[in-house]
Amino acid sequence: MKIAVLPGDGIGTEIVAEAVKVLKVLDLPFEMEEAKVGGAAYEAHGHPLPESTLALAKSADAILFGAVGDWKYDTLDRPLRPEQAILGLRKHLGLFANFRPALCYEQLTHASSLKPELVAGLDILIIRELTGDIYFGQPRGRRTAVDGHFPGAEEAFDTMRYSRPEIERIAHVAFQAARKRNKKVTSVDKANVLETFQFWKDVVTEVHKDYPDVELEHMYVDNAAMQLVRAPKKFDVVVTGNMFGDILSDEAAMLTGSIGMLPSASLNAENRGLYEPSHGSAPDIAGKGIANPLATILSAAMMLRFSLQQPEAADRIESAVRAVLAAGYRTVDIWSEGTQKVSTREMGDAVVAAIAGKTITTITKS
Ligand SMILES: NC(=O)c1ccc[n+]([C@@H]2O[C@H](COP(=O)([O-])OP(=O)(O)OC[C@H]3O[C@@H](n4cnc5c(N)ncnc54)[C@H](O)[C@@H]3O)[C@@H](O)[C@H]2O)c1
Ligand SMILES: CC(C)[C@H](C(=O)O)[C@@H](O)C(=O)O
Ligand SMILES: [Mg+2]
Repeated sequence: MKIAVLPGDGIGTEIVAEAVKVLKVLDLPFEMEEAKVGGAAYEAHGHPLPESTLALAKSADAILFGAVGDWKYDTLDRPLRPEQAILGLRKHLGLFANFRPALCYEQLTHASSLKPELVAGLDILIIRELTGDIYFGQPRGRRTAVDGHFPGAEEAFDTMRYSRPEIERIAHVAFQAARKRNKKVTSVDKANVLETFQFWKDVVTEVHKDYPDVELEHMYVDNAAMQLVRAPKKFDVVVTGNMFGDILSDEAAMLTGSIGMLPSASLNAENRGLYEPSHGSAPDIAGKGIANPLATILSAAMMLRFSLQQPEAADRIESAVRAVLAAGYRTVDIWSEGTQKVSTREMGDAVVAAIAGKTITTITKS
């Protein structure tokens, strides 16, 4: 079994180093091979997703990914920008189903920007379609407008589109996931305005006929954004398109206490997957050693469960994360009065120690 390790840019290298440390202490029979991706690969090879990195990703049983991007690449031609690496991996590997579980750990109810009672016990699953929508629709580009409000003006355009099979397969994923949870799916759309999302709503409704035991509700994306901060615990599984899912999952991250707590799994039809935190390369804190590595460590746990058939090892990681939080360890993004501020590396070390069965010093004030 082989894991491709792609740390990427910014805090990507710092947080992936901690997840790798955690995987190593589990002493499982797989090898890890690292490659450059994003801005780091552009610097070394002139391309954000070099052939060699793509080949490694394709040959591996699973991919552990950090994050890509930095402001300094924002003026490059689009195909050379770091973000094209993650988009390219998703597309080349057919990773259409993105699972972003938003779980509020008991110890972090006070780290959320919402009132504790709104997020205590929160456990929702956002399922984001990941290879379609306006992200990948063609045509796109710049041109001179021939109509619209300003004919003759320079304009830019993208294409939002979804085909029936693309919607059907993500709807099946959502209903099947809901069957293993609280049997409720909220399909988020903008059917009141966009034809793409009227079609989305129609197809999801048709697929639902195969799952009479699962409740389906439809919700417009603007309302969903509001309901997520009004009463987040009313959701179970949320299924939506690529762009709405991107935005709503960052919003949901704050329900868990921090964007640094939200892991993700991106799977293809064969259950092969790429595992990464939902956040980005955080150039504002990169190199400071303060990033929260838990979203990446929890993504590694998802990798063990979904792609590497090691559910017990995944459980061990998740229990260790609970143990270090219970013991009061906090990176700065989740710190609150009475807990101990630790660095990225100290947080990783604490998870490793908890897995190894060493006693974690409790540093929470009583
Ligand atoms: N999948 C990916 O690789 C991915 C995802 C999102 C953004 N990006 C890229 O990352 C770059 C920065 O984008 P952004 O600033 O909009 O989003 P971001 O997610 O990188 O950061 C947003 C904010 O959250 C904080 N943050 C993020 N992760 C954190 C962590 N683990 N611990 C503590 N704080 C954390 C950052 O410091 C920042 O203030 C851009 O180039 C963007 O394109 C990449
Ligand atoms: C970096 C970017 C392409 C990416 C996305 O929009 O999908 C990111 O925001 C994410 O959520 O993984
Ligand atoms: Mg995003």
